[in-house]
Order: sequence, then structure tokens, then C-alpha cells
Amino acid sequence: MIHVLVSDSMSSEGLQPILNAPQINVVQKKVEEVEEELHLFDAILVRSATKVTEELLKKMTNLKIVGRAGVGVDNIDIDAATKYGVVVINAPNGNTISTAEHTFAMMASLLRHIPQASVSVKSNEWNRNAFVGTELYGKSLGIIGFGRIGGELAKRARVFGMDVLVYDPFLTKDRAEKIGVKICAFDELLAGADIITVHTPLIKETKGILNKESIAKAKKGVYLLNCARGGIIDEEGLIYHLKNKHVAGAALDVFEVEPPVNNKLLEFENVIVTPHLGASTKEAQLNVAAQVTQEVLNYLDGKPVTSSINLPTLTKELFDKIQPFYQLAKKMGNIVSQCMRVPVQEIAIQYEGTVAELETSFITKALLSGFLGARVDITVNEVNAGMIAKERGITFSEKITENKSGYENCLEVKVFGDDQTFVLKGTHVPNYGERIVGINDFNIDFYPTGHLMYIQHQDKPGVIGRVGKVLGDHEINIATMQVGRKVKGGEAIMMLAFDRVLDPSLTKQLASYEEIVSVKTIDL
Ligand SMILES: NC(=O)c1ccc[n+]([C@@H]2O[C@H](COP(=O)([O-])OP(=O)(O)OC[C@H]3O[C@@H](n4cnc5c(N)ncnc54)[C@H](O)[C@@H]3O)[C@@H](O)[C@H]2O)c1
Ligand SMILES: O=C(O)[C@H](O)COP(=O)(O)O
Repeated sequence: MIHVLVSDSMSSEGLQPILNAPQINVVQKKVEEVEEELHLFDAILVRSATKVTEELLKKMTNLKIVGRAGVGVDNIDIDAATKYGVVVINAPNGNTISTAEHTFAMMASLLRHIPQASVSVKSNEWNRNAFVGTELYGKSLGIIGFGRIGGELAKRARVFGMDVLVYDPFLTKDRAEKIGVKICAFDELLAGADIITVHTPLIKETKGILNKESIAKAKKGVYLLNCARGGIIDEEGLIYHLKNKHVAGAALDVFEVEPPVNNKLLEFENVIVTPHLGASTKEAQLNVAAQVTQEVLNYLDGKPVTSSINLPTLTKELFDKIQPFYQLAKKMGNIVSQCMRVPVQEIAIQYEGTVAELETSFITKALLSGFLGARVDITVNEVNAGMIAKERGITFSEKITENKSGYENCLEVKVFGDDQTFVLKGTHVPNYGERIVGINDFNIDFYPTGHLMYIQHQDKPGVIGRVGKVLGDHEINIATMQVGRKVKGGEAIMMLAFDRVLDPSLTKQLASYEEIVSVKTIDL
């Protein structure tokens, strides 16, 4: 049974596929209400209220995926999730329109004093002079952060006859031209805009991007909006400029601390607020819940996810193509790790042929996870493999080379350890399966599965017979056997497969023979 925790309120229509899945037990409760069962959950679905901290991740020992039904992931400790091998996905475009519309509604409300006028009329006043507003038409809207929401907002502003100034270090000229906005430097936007709105993520570069100093560079009488994340506009700086009337008004959907208890901003008549409602429409909630539900189901079912924050994004088509190499790479990493039982400093992976045309970074991570999984005591997967390798001082690299092996596709891994190197080559033969086709300089051909024994020996008469006899004496059936040598009478190797795990005493006995150089067992 798979256990999924939905810890924030979500559209039940969007959650239907997961609620209806017979093999999934869905619990819709806050984290605090399931403290005792946290270790059971395979997945957690959240909005912005649940804080997915390292502390929580440590308690959720079975967790595989965090699904954020929305855009912002600043409530999730991505580094910690990556460290514990937990995939984080979001629903990046399901609430774009709703948030752009909300921002537009806030802007219009702010300039026409609609919330204040509404309260006044409901208090039996009829004070038309107190609420004289300002038109949007002909005004300059400055947008900081021109992604999905910034772009949708700009289209609406253009239709209302506004000029749009944009500051976004990652914005291309092409996109700006298509939407009809002017790319500006930050200070140029501050100086030119009548209204400024922020639509960036909350990251260290954007935290307090509008603060006491930068707001001072804006036009006197500027209006400010924040429907992105609390903290992008520094609240102390905003309060300062509201007091000195440099800022004519502000519209805020988000706050540094939510809910904004005892927040001085709430005392200003010219500050209008909503309780983080940008994404709160039926449509957006259905979209984000449905997107994240499908992604979580896919991932738990071993299928690709398309909007992961800490994994390469793969389409289903690409994932299907990668899948055989992913399995092969994982096994190769595992074999190499068991054959090189010494500290390793470097892992170099080469791709040849058709595999080189795929997303090799994903395959590299699979190989690393197979390698590390065999030697560390924590969950290692493609999410955290790179991070764990670095932590353990193992450098890794990947290279695409011309096809020299003669196989349609070939992966080669070379591992450098204390005074030793080990090379393994593998290929995937369509309709046949994974094959290991090279160990160090030896050509060989075996299916990497089950319980294996790798023997390095001298190519002399009787060695194979002796190995067979020892195993036979212990009633051990050899399932398959492959032998490889470079020159007659020189170094040779054997790869044997068994139906069960071998007793370590056998390894010792075989290794004691003069013609046998080394014996290693490999369990896959
Ligand atoms: N109020 C709500 O309910 C609500 C709803 C949805 C999204 N959001 C928030 O809105 C924000 C934007 O969402 P989006 O979907 O448009 O994201 P997005 O990723 O599409 O856009 C973000 C943009 O910010 C730009 N950016 C990054 N660093 C910058 C910097 N230092 N200076 C200027 N620009 C920078 C990026 O280049 C990108 O174009 C996010 O913080 C998200 O959490 C809030
Ligand atoms: O980043 C987002 O998607 C929004 O801030 C929405 O947050 P919410 O899911 O808590 O409404």
C-alpha cells in the first residue's frame, strides 16, 4: 500500500485520480495531526502553508516525492530534499492566469480605492469626493520579474493602454518585443514607472529588491504591488515610504509572515490587502491539484515527471528511450562498486552510439546511484547521487565519444581508486536486454543479474575444473558461466552466475589456489 499525505487544502476534483487509486491510501490532514505516522508516507502534497523543512523530511523516512500544488517552492527545503533523495515537483503554470488577473484586480482596486469605498458605503456613507481615483490608461507599469505571471499581466496592461517597463535579467529581447514591453535596467524601471509590481521567486537575489533605498529612487507617488511573495518588497522599507508619502499606496496579497498578525502595514488606509489569494480560483486550484496528482502518480509508478525542481525533466517519450540504459547504468555502477572495494576518487563515464543522443546526465546519475547505493547507508537515487558523490570527495564526469566499440550503443565506466582502476562496458541490445561486454581489457558477454562471482585467474588447464569441483562439492549449481582471456596462457577472467548468495568461506577457498588471482562476489 502506498501512503500519501495531503497536508494543505486542495481541490478534491483535482485529487480524484489519487483518491480513486485502489493501491493508495490518502490522508488529508495537517502534518501536526499525523506526527506519529509521518514515517509511513511515500508522498506529501502541499500548497504554501506546509513548511517542508529538513526536520520534517528527517521524520518522513519513507518519503519519495513532495508535490507542490502551485508555483512557489520557498516553503520547501530543496537542498534537504535532494540530500535525502526526495523528488520535488510543482505545478508551474496552473495558476498563472488567476494570479495575473488577481494582480490586475488589485492594481485597479488600488488606483480606484474600491475596497475603501466599499467599506464606506456599507457604513452608510456617501462620500464621492474621498475616493477620486487615477486612470490606468497612459500610465507606466514597471514589472520586476517577467516570467509566466509577469508576461500575462503585461498583456492585460497593454490592452488597457499602459506602457510596460520590464526588469528581468533573464528576459530575451524577442519575448519582450512580442509582448510589446520595454526592457529596462533596474534603476531605469524605478525612475520611469508609475506603478511597480514584483513577480519574481523569493530567492536571495530578490529578497528586499524593493527596499528603503531602491523605493527612494522611484517616482514620488508611486504605487507598489506584491502578489508574488512576502519579503520581495521589504516591509520596513515600504512602511518608511508610506509614512513619508513617497509611496501613494500599496496592494499586497503576500506578507513576510503569514497571516500578518500585528503587521503595521495593515494600519495604512492606502494599503489594500488580500490573504494570499492569487491562486485561489476554482480553475487554478483544479489545475494545480490535477497536475501535481498526475505527476505524483507517475513518479510512484516509475514513470517520468515533467516539472521536477531537483531532477532533469524528461518527456514520456524520452523516458521510455532512457529506461533500458537507466537500468543498465544502475547495475553497472553497482557491479563496479562491488568489484572495487577500495576508496574511489573518480568515476568517468563514456557514452557511444545511440545512447549518446539521450539525456545522459540522467543515466550518469543512475550509474552513480548504483555505485553509491552499494557503499553508503542512506537512500541514494538519481536525485541525490551527484550531491552524495561530491560530499564523499568523488568527482565524476561524462563524455560522449565516437563509436569505437562496434555496438549500437555502449556505456563505459572507468573508476579510479587507491592505486587501482576498473573498467566496465555495457550495452543494451533491443529485444534481448542488458549485457556486460567488457571488464578491464577483457571481452566478455553476460546478463547482469542475481548472484555473480568474478574471478581473475591464469589461463591454465584445470582452473575451470577446479572452480567447478569446489562449487559442486558445496552443492552449488552454476547457472551460467563466461570466460575471457587476452592471450593463450595469460591473464583470464571468469564470470559465474548462481541461484543463491554464496558463503564468504568459498571465496576464500577459491582465492587460495595459486592460479587464481582474485575472487569477488557481486549481488545485484
Ligand atoms: N500570490 C499567489 O498566490 C501566487 C500565485 C502564483 C505564483 N506566485 C508567485 O509569483 C512568482 C512568479 O511566478 P511565475 O509563475 O511567474 O514564475 P516564473 O518562474 O515564470 O517567473 C519568475 C521570473 O522572475 C525572474 N527573475 C529571477 N530572478 C530575478 C531577479 N533577480 N530580478 C528580476 N527578475 C528575476 C525570472 O527570470 C523569471 O522570468 C513566484 O514567486 C510565485 O511563487 C504567487
Ligand atoms: O506560489 C504559488 O503557487 C502561490 O503562492 C499559491 O500559493 P497557495 O497554493 O498557498 O495558494
